[in-house]
Amino acid sequence: MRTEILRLRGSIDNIDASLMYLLAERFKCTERVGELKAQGGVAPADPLRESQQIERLGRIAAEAGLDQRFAEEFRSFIVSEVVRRHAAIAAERGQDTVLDTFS
Ligand SMILES: C=C(O[C@@H]1C=C(C(=O)O)C=C[C@H]1O)C(=O)O
Repeated sequence: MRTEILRLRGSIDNIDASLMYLLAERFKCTERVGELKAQGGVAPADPLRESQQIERLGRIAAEAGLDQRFAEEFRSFIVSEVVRRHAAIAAERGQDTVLDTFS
């Protein structure tokens, strides 16, 4: 039992590290999207894009055997932080007037 748990923990640690690297890469991309949106006067959140993501990730979660409610909460947690950052970038640049969403 002990040996198997220790072996599994080794894999869990590798998976956690991968998640951190993936999230860091994702935030690098979204940070740049935030700068481009602020430059263009585009709204921080994009509800149409998000509804497409919800649909797509819900399908992928079901296929992968991942709880769909959990998948959506996880997506929403990350995207909320992205949208908060986009609003902060726009505010830092004095870009308070929003023209439209990107989609
Ligand atoms: C990154 C964007 O901005 C927001 C964040 C999203 C995300 O983290 O995937 C998706 C849509 C937007 O609400 C974008 O518009 O692409």
